[in-house]
Amino acid sequence: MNIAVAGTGYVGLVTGTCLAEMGQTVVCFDVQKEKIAALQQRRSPIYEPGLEQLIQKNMSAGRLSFTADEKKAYGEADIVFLAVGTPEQEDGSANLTYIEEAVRSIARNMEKDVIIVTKSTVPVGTNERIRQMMERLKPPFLRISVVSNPEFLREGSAIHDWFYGDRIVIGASKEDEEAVAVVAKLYEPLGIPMMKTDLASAEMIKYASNAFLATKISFINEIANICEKVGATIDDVAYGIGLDKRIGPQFLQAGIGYGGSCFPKDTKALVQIAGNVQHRFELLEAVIQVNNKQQSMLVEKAKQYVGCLRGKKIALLGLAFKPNTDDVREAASLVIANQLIGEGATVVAYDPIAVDNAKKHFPPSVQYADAIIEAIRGADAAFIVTEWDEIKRTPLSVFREHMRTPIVLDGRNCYSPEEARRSHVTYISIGRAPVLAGVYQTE
Ligand SMILES: NC(=O)C1=CN([C@@H]2O[C@H](COP(=O)(O)OP(=O)(O)OC[C@H]3O[C@@H](n4cnc5c(N)ncnc54)[C@H](O)[C@@H]3O)[C@@H](O)[C@H]2O)C=CC1
Ligand SMILES: O=C(O)[C@H]1O[C@H](OP(=O)(O)OP(=O)(O)OC[C@H]2O[C@@H](n3ccc(=O)[nH]c3=O)[C@H](O)[C@@H]2O)[C@H](O)[C@@H](O)[C@@H]1O
Repeated sequence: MNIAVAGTGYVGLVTGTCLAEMGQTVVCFDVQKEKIAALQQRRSPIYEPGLEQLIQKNMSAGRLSFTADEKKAYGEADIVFLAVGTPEQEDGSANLTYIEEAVRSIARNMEKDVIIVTKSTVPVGTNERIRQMMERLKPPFLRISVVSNPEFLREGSAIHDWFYGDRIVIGASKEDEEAVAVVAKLYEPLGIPMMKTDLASAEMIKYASNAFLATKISFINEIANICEKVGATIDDVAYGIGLDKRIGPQFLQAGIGYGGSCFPKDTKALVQIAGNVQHRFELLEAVIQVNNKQQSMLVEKAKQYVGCLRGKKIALLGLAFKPNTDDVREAASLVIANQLIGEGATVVAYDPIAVDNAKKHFPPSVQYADAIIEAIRGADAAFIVTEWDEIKRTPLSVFREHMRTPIVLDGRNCYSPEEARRSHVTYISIGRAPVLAGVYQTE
C-alpha cells in the first residue's frame, strides 16, 4: 500500500511519520519547497517533541520520504491523506483554497484508483464537494473514494496523541464502504476505539469537539473572573467541579484564554456553518467573546497594579500559544505584545522555542532575551503568558532578585499565592485574590 500525505505541517508531518512508524510506506508532499528541502536533510521544520527523531528513524528505514514533485507524490499512491491548512477568512469561514489545489493536483497526477482521506478540518459538505471535484477532474478510467478522518491531536503531544488517542472517526458515504475498510485496517494496530459514520457527521464531530473544549475554557474563565470578585479561589472551584465525573477535571485550567491555530478558527467557522443554515449559534458566539476579553485581562490588571505603562519595561515570558510547541498562531502573547506596545511600554520577550516564529508576527519594537533572567532584569512587571516548564521552575524569589519592581502577572496560574507571599512578590493571577508585596503603585 503506497500512502501519500498532502501538507507537511503539524498534522501532515505527524500523520506521515507515524504511519511510517507503523510500517507503511509514506511519501509526503508540500508546496513549500524549503520545508521539503529541510525534511530531505532530516530536519523537522516544526518543533514537536520526539518528531525529528522519528522522522530520521523512518527515513533511514526507507519507509518515509519527502518530495516537492507532485507526480512522485501522487502517481503511485493508493491512499492520499489531505492535511493542508484550512485557515480562517475575514468573515470567519474556512478557506478551502488549499484543499481545492491539493485535490486538483491529485486528480492531475493519479495513475491508480485512489482513496482520499481528509484529515484537515473542513466544513460540513466539503468532503462531498471533494468527491464531485475529483469525479470531474480525474482520469475517466480510474476510481476515487472519499473518506473523512478528522484529526484530534494536540500540538506538543502530537505523537502520543496519534498512538494513544481517545477515538478514531471515519466518515464515508455508503458507496465507499470498501475504502472505509481499508482505512480502518490501517488504524487497527493502534487498538484505539473506532467509530464509523457518514461524511457530514464526521465533519461535524470535529467542529463540535473543538467548540465544546473551547466552551469549557471560556466557562471556567468566566467562573474565575467571578471568583476574583466574590473571594473564591479558582483552583479549588475547578478541582471541586472536576470531581463530578459528568464534568471531569480536564480543560478547566483558567487563564488568559485559548489560542492556537484551531480553537479560534474552528469556533468561528462553526458559527459560520450554523449561520449558513440560518441558525444563530449564540452560545458559541459568547464563548468567542469571552475568550477575546480574557486575552486582554493581564494588560488590564497591569494598568491597575503597575500604573501607567508608558516607558515601563515589561518582561513577556512565553510566546507560544501553549507549552512544547513553536506555534504562535493566535497566541495570547501576540495580543498582549501589541497592547503593551500600544500603551508605550518596552517589551522584552522570552520563549525557549518560539522566538523565530514570533519575530515574523510580533511588532518590530519587541526585544528578545536569550534567558528568563535577561528578560526580567530591571523590569517593572513580568507577564507569564505560556506555562513552559522552564518558566514554572523559576522560583518567584528569582523575580524578586532581578526585577526593578517585582510585580508578576501570571496568566497561567503557574505559582501558588503562598509562594508569592513567601517571596515578597506582588503576584496577580487569574481567579485568585491578588498577593500584594507593598511595591505596587496605582496612578
Ligand atoms: N495543528 C493542529 O494541532 C491540528 C490541525 N488540524 C487541522 O489540520 C489541518 C492542517 O493543520 P496544520 O498542520 O496545523 O497546518 P499547517 O499550516 O502547519 O500546515 C499545512 C501545510 O499544508 C501545505 N500546503 C498548502 N497547500 C498545499 C497543497 N496544495 N499541497 C500540499 N501541501 C500544501 C502548507 O505549505 C503547509 O506546510 C487544518 O485543517 C487544521 O485545522 C486538526 C487537528 C489538529
Ligand atoms: O483541532 C485542533 O487543532 C486541536 O485543537 C486542540 O489542540 P491544541 O490547540 O493543539 O492545544 P490544546 O491543548 O487544546 O490547547 C489549546 C489552547 O487552550 C488553552 N487551554 C487549554 C486547556 C485549558 O484547560 N485551559 C486553556 O486555556 C491552551 O493554553 C491553548 O492556548 C485540541 O485539544 C485537539 O484535540 C485538536 O485536534
